[in-house]
Amino acid sequence: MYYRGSAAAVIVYDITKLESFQTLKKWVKELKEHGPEDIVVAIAGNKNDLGDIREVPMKEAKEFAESIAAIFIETSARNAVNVEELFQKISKQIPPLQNAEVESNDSFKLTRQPNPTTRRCC
Ligand SMILES: Nc1nc2c(ncn2[C@@H]2O[C@H](COP(=O)(O)OP(=O)(O)OP(=O)(O)O)[C@@H](O)[C@H]2O)c(=O)[nH]1
Repeated sequence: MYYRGSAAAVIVYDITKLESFQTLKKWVKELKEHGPEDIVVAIAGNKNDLGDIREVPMKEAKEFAESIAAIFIETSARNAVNVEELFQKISKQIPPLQNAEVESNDSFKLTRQPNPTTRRCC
């Protein structure tokens, strides 16, 4: 997981694999211990089109997410269900950058190069 300087992290588990949910908890611990303090965490229970072979109850996952103040949503990457909603929820929680942050964000403005024909020789 690469999270240095990240504003948000999406941790995905497979609702049909309990083991993936246990692994997710380890990633959450790692993030809380070493990640940015104000990072927005989103938990996505993927493959919710496979509800008939579900191993992770939605209630359990939702309660866990609430306990760590994370966004929670079940998705289906296969059926494109709730994927956009996931990113919308995240974008609503990321605070807008202050002007000072924008300027000191290792970024630079792209400006037009001076027209070479206007350059004068000394
Ligand atoms: N039914 C269903 N299958 C999915 C969904 N998302 C991914 N898959 C399938 O799950 C398999 C693994 O998908 P990957 O994108 O490789 O995910 P991964 O986390 O790298 O792999 P796994 O740990 O094996 O799940 C592929 O066969 C995908 O088609 C989903 O929402 N629903």
